[in-house]
Parts: sequence; structure tokens; C-alpha cells
Amino acid sequence: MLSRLSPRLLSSSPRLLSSSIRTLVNVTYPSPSVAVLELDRPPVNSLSLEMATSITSHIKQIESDPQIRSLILTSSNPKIFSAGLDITEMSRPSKTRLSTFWRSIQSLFLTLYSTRLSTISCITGHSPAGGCLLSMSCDYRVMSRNPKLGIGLNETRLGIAAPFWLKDLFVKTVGYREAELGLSRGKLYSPEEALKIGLVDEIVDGEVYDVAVERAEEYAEIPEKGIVATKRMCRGELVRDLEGKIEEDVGWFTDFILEEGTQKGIEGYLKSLSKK
Ligand SMILES: CC/C=C\C/C=C\C/C=C\CC/C=C/CC(=O)SCCNC(=O)CCNC(=O)[C@H](O)C(C)(C)COP(=O)(O)OP(=O)(O)OC[C@H]1O[C@@H](n2cnc3c(N)ncnc32)[C@H](O)[C@@H]1OP(=O)(O)O
Repeated sequence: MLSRLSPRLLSSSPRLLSSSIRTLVNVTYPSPSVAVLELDRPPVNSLSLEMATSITSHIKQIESDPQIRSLILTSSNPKIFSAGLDITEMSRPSKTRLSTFWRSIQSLFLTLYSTRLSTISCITGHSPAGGCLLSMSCDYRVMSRNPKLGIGLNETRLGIAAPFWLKDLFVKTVGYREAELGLSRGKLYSPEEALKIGLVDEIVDGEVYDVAVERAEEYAEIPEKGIVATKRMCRGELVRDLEGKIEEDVGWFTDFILEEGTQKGIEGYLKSLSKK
């Protein structure tokens, strides 16, 4: 039923929908050419199979409306943009669920990274690991100045490693040496540090959402043909690399996660999170 509605009418607020058909995101339209996709999976917007699938399908719906030129990705939680992958998906999973989960993450990345829409990540809160992946997949990143926030790739802290395409995305964003340092140390950068290395493009003292809308409108004024061709030129190589290795990457991920040593690391990390 929901998918037959025009994207313009698609405001999937939890207030309007029963829990059985909750879509985990809210979509609104602050201006005729701009859509906002708000992550809404309490408590921390972690990316489960259902969450990743929902974000991907909403991006595709928004994309299908030719009037929409820019997309803002943000969070309903002012303190957390996204805590990254739902770690419980990787804890003692069945192999089938784990492969389907990873495919949903690959597909979310490919969809967001190569969309014709100009994408603005509006980072009001923490953005570790998969949260950083979502932000880096956008064209422009604005973040609140709050020094307590962290953004970066902390996979090594869980005893896991980023997949090759996330490492490549990080290298493209911040450069080789900084990426190597950040990845091996599992570093989460403060907004000031992130700005310095180019992990975010702007930090904002006041209302970060208003700045994101302004930037989205600026992007929407640039002729679409030029911007799409440029995006394809800058991003095509990484997209093709992953598309050519989808099955290999699923194999690496499932083998790596299902190893007993990895499982022990994930279990320990989950315990440390819930003890806090
Ligand atoms: C050589 C290479 C070979 C092969 C490579 C192939 C494949 C690659 C293999 C693996 C790659 C996998 C990639 C992974 C990327 C990821 O995204 S992993 C996830 C990383 N995320 C984190 O580490 C974030 C952890 N969370 C936090 O730090 C904090 O929760 C946060 C700062 C976000 C918020 O803090 P706070 O407001 O204090 O909230 P709580 O910590 O109290 O959390 C509330 C409850 O939410 C639960 N929770 C938090 N994060 C997650 C999560 N990511 N997934 C699931 N659940 C999470 C937390 O446990 C609390 O639950 P509780 O209330 O205790 O039940």
C-alpha cells in the first residue's frame, strides 16, 4: 500500500503508522526540490537488515521523482546520527541471515553513493563505523560543532576490519596516510579534527539542519546533467570495483564474521556496550 503512494506523500512518521509497518525512516520535503530522509530506529539508528533495506528503498522512491534534486540524510536522534551496523546482526548469526544482511549493506552503499541526487549528510550526533560510511557516501557533510561527538571508522576496536570498499572510500575522502592511521587505530575524530582532514566539509555552531537545507538548495540549482556526469566520473571506479566483487565480498564478510575468534571479539564488545 505504502509503495503505491507518491514519494511526495510519503511521510512515514511513527505517529502515523502502526508498529507492524514502521519503515524506520521519516521522509519530508522542506522545499520543492529537496527531500529529507531521517533515520528513525531507536535507540541508536543501528543498521539492521530491515533498516538498511528500508533506507535503500526510500532513496530509490525519492530518486524516482524528477522534481527532487537533493537529498538530506539526517537522524531523529539529536545525539546519534547512526551507531553503524547493528552489531547483534553479526553475533552468532545464521550464515543465510548474515549474507542477506551484508548484501543489504552493499546495496545501501551502492545506492546512496551513486544516486543522481545531490546528497547532504546532516550529522547532528555520533557517527561511528557504518554511520561514517553513510556520511562519506554523501556529496557534502555538515556536522554540529559539539566536541563530544565522534565520527570515524572504529572497526578494529571490535576486532574486525573494514571491507576493501569502505577502506577505499575512506582513502578517497581523507587521503592514504590519514586513512591508514585512522583505520588501524580505530579512531573517532572530533568535529574539529574531522574538518581538518576533510572527513566533514563544514561544522556548525547553531542549527545544523538549516545549514544542510541551504546547501541542498545550492546543489539543486546546479544543472543536473553536469553534476551527474561529474559524480559518475569521481565515483564510478569504486562502484564498478564493488559491483564486480559482490559475491567475493559476501564470502569474505561471512567467513570473517563466523570465525570463532571474531565471534568472541564481538561478544566482548557487545558486553562492554551494555555495561556502560
Ligand atoms: C582483512 C579483511 C578481511 C575481510 C573483511 C571483510 C569483511 C569486513 C568484516 C567486517 C566489517 C564489518 C563492518 C562494520 C562496521 C560497523 O558499523 S560495526 C558497528 C560499530 N559501531 C560502534 O562501535 C558503535 C557502538 N555504540 C556506541 O559507541 C554508543 O552506543 C553510541 C556512542 C553510538 C551511543 O552511546 P549512548 O547514547 O551512550 O548509548 P548506549 O551506548 O547506551 O547504547 C544504547 C543501546 O544501544 C546498543 N547499541 C549501541 N550501538 C549499537 C550497535 N552498533 N549495534 C547494536 N546495538 C547497539 C547498546 O548496546 C545499548 O543497548 P542496551 O540498552 O544496553 O540494550
